[in-house]
Amino acid sequence: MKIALLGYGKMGKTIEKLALEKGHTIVYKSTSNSEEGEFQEAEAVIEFSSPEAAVDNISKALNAGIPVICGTTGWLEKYDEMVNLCEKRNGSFISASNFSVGVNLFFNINEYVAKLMETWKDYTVSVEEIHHLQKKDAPSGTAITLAEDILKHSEKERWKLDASDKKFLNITAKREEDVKGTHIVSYDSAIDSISIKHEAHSREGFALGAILAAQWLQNKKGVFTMKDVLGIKN
Ligand SMILES: NC(=O)c1ccc[n+]([C@@H]2O[C@H](COP(=O)([O-])OP(=O)(O)OC[C@H]3O[C@@H](n4cnc5c(N)ncnc54)[C@H](O)[C@@H]3O)[C@@H](O)[C@H]2O)c1
Ligand SMILES: O=C(O)C1=N[C@H](C(=O)O)CCC1
Repeated sequence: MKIALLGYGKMGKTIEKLALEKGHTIVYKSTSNSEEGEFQEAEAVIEFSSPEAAVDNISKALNAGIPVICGTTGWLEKYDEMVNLCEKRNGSFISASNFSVGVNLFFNINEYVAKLMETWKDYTVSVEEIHHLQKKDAPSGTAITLAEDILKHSEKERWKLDASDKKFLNITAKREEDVKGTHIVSYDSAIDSISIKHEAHSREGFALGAILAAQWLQNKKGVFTMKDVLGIKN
């Protein structure tokens, strides 16, 4: 597969290393705005840039008719716009807050636990995420996905960063040196605590998932999720 990497930072470099090992070719890489047509020969655009850059990059790739795999977080208020553009262009698009297989399994575990805990009102649910010091967005995209899945089975109004009011689902975001990505969902009562945790040991899981998604998306049209790629059912 001929891959264009829009965003060539920690993730772009990890994807490049693993993609080359798997026999793919990197035909283009960028660390700033690209011009229309610059990555035209690519069979897949893998986009891991910044919250400010993602929409422009995705739009350029969809307008160029190239399948897009987007891992950038922090831009989701424009997600529907990108879905509409994909449909208009008859394109191919996958965006995921987290591409690792482990986290996508964790998403299902989280939803299962949320359903189970729905009737046990003595427990208060909360989400904690820990990432490296360079991370631009908070809370993480993964924490937002976890929170939205919990909210489907909760009376809480919505999630909120550092919420003290019980009507909100509290998310705590911590920044520590070199943490690749840790997510903990906790249910606390006066008597005890139950928690589930996912901890990434490296960025390879995210990168392998993005490459897998790019391969899976070849010759498909439409907007898909990582659950489609992995064949995970709710
Ligand atoms: N979905 C996932 O599985 C997953 C996993 C890890 C990181 N991420 C997300 O991916 C994004 C990138 O993470 P990172 O750790 O590689 O960040 P990073 O800061 O190391 O790299 C980002 C790169 O994007 C470049 N960039 C900025 N503007 C650009 C533009 N207009 N076009 C192309 N490149 C541009 C920067 O120069 C930098 O090289 C973040 O939003 C992060 O939250 C998602
Ligand atoms: O390093 C990051 O930045 C990560 N971002 C994603 C998120 O916001 O959830 C996935 C984990 C790593």
